[in-house]
Amino acid sequence: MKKGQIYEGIVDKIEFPNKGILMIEGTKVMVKNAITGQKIRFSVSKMRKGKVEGRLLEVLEPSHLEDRAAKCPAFGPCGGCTYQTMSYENQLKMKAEQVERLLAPVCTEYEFLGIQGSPSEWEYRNKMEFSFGDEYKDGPLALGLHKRGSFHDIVVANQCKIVHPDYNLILSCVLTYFSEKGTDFYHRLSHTGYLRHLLVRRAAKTGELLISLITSSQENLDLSELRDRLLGLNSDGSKESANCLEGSIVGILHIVNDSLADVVKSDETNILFGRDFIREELLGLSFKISTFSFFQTNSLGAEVLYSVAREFVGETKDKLIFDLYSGTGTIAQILAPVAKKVIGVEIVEEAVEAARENAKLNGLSNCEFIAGDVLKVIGSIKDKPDLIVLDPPRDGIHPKALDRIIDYGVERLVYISCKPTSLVRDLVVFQERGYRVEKVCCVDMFPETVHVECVVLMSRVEK
Ligand SMILES: C[S@@+](CC[C@H](N)C(=O)[O-])C[C@H]1O[C@@H](n2cnc3c(N)ncnc32)[C@H](O)[C@@H]1O
Repeated sequence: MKKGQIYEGIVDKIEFPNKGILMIEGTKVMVKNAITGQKIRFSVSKMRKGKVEGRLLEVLEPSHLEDRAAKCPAFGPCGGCTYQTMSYENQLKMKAEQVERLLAPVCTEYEFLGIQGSPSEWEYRNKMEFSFGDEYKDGPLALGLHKRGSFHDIVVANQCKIVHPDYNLILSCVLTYFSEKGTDFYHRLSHTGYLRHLLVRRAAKTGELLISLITSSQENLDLSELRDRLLGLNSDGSKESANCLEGSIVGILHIVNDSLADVVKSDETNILFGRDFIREELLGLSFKISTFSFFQTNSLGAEVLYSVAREFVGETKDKLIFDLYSGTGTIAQILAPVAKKVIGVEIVEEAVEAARENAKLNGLSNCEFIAGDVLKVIGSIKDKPDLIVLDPPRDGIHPKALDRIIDYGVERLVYISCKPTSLVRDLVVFQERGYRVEKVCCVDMFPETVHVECVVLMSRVEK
């Protein structure tokens, strides 16, 4: 095989997250975004240390798993969804198999509880971050998601199906407004221009909408007309519903961000209307969510995830629980009513403040939240936990933090993971140091995409 050569073949399987695997002339080849059973044409793009990667050129024949048409007109070019042509049943089966295959070499004799689906397959996201740009070089202003595999090109996402239609009305309103005004977007290479991102949060339970326009400081535009146009989308009960929001806008923010990196952050926030947070409800508790605080992106899915975690945690009466990587303290607050005390540790100060405020709103006095790096903080907590819940970011747990967590020697640990490859790496260490994997349950929080969450119950076997 040589770089640049073109081959055809049938995809054998998909390895997490989106690696289509084929055997070509006895060599294993990985082609991203190819689906099991598809006949594809690809070009060899990388050959290193015996590993061969290919770039998908064309799907010659669809897979038997692709049993329906994609719902979104932007499916394919848009980098958001990968599996819209597979029925949800097939997606769930595939994700469960991927996790089982990853676990097989490292865990034996555990109970695999399969996968629980998202209660809503579509319109499930409570947050979406859209980027300004153009669909092709020097094309008209676009607002949407990055084109698959592209740093620059944007696909207009005004018919996105994994968000509520309210997002699409808001996106179209903002895009039309700035197109009419001829406002330029922020060019990521030259660092010139104004429009950067549009961040929309919509609470599934309350329908509250928070809209944040993120720009550079390179222009000083009066945004009151845009604000009024957006507020005009709020239903007053007299208009045609197709052009009105179902939820209601509770806040419109203008955030200035001059960071050179392509990240959404704030150097300065101006409230153009209302307040700077929405309220969401999960499992009977109420949560205040601001623009930047971490909150599970699928609210109804989060209820499933937390219910599985709560079941795995088991008996908590008179127990001190550590909720490590606690975000806005959702897990801590769900466990607190049935525990002696819960201590959450989270690195983002703003999230910790939100967690404290949310606990107060929910009338919980036995939750404590500590701001800091788990690695540094846990050694300084005087109390010893009876149980630990872990929900680290995608990279998993820092090896030194992992050692300290294991040193507590708690009887039971529940590990929630948003990236099974990191989970598997950490499980090896837990098992080497005296823990046994009892149960694993997957939860699909992101239908149509490559992601899958896992909840793992471990118990201590060596004292
Ligand atoms: C997957 S989220 C989980 C949040 C929360 N458990 C929830 O369900 O909403 C991971 C969290 O870990 C936090 N985090 C990342 N690195 C950390 C560290 N070294 N120490 C403490 N928290 C960290 C992130 O800010 C994020 O809020």
